[in-house]
Amino acid sequence: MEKLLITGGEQLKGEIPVSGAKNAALPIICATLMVEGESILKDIPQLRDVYNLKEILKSLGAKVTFNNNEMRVNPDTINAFEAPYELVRKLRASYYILGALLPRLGQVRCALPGGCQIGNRPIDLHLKGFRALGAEVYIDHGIVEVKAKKLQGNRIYLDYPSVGATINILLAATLAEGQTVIENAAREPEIVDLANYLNFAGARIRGVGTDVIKVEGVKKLHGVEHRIIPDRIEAGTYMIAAAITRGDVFVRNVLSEHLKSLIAKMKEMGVDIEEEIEGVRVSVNRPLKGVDIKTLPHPGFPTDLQAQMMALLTQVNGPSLVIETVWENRFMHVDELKRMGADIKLDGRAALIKPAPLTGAKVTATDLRAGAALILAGLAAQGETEVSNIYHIQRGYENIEDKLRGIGAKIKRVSE
Ligand SMILES: CC(=O)N[C@H]1[C@@H](OP(=O)(O)OP(=O)(O)OC[C@H]2O[C@@H](n3ccc(=O)[nH]c3=O)[C@H](O)[C@@H]2O)O[C@H](CO)[C@@H](O)[C@@H]1O
Ligand SMILES: C=C(OP(=O)(O)O)C(=O)O
Repeated sequence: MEKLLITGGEQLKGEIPVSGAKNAALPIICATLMVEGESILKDIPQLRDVYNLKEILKSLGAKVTFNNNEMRVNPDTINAFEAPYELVRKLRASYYILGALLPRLGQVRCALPGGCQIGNRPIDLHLKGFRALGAEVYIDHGIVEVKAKKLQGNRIYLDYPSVGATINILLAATLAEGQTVIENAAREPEIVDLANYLNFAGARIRGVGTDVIKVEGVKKLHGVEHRIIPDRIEAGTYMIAAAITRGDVFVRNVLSEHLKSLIAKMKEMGVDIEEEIEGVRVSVNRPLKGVDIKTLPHPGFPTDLQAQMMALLTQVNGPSLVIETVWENRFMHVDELKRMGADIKLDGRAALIKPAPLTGAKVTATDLRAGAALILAGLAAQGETEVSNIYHIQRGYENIEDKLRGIGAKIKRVSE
């Protein structure tokens, strides 16, 4: 088992690059299964989730290569309609093969997926969408089976703007007959990136990025080349790393329009942020103050940055209140931050954070972003922090320790 050792107290300075977005790459890799011929995807991050998804595609019979952040997929040789449980349980996004393969094969089976244990993660809205398009859905012994002789477009209202449900329905609707309208759709930038890929490939999708998505079904798609958008959550994590160490860092390859809510909150705290075309410069030139945060679907404050922001809020002047509205169990980092000296009180979905000095400790990454928060806390803590269970972090951050070392962090990966 590997762990990370961090010696805190270094002010981070310099430039740090951001990789392609995990949560855009994963659905787009699945969408390549819908096209005829080869797709070439650029800026695919080298992550555990991506490697596992690549194996799922290969197990279905697709031809896949992945070198130097470029993935090539040719699905013309697909000869299976069921993804293996052992791989599916390792990542959330594996269930996008349902929406991608249903119109192509008329039948697809997939185990209930894995992903971070941050709450009860139902898929009722995905299934409601498939049924509305005319599919039959069965769940038996933990396997979801979706069948349809023909998919027919429909009007689908999502009770919650679920990212995953919006994506799965969008995928299936792209090759359905007639028009589909998804109302109360999620507006995350990763969905826009997916729709851009599909539209280049011949789909007819309008309205992505708003809460009403309209899809005119097409008969077939063709392989194209596509570059994945930068990972806004990785970028936000490095922006917070700059602030928590009172550093001065240029975070390269950032679309700052994807991070408006984080930038507004960091500015409210007193952090200096300059938005440039290639990225954002983050520096701290005055004492920082506490702020209140409520996580919400995009364009609200992202739940995937809540844990990292909480680490920063332990290191400012004055109290802060964080309310998590998206996931009911996304405060697992709190106990670990407390081991490091943080003063945090939890009440249901609210966390009250008061400033307190952090000291290095042995802590466990309970999920992906909790792990990132512990690295950030370690960078600001006095002494050495040891983060275990780092496989969670490797699901979502490409070369995080090399990148942080590049801006002066004392961090290394060691085997236990
Ligand atoms: C691979 C990926 O992109 N993961 C992201 C995606 O997860 P994911 O797509 O799983 O998140 P959703 O937007 O679907 O879930 C948000 C909320 O909707 C609920 N819900 C969801 C589906 C459903 O059928 N029924 C239902 O009730 C969930 O329990 C949760 O409370 O968006 C989340 C919210 O921004 C992020 O934290 C995850 O990083
Ligand atoms: C929760 C996350 O991922 P997943 O949905 O893949 O578990 C995340 O990226 O923060």
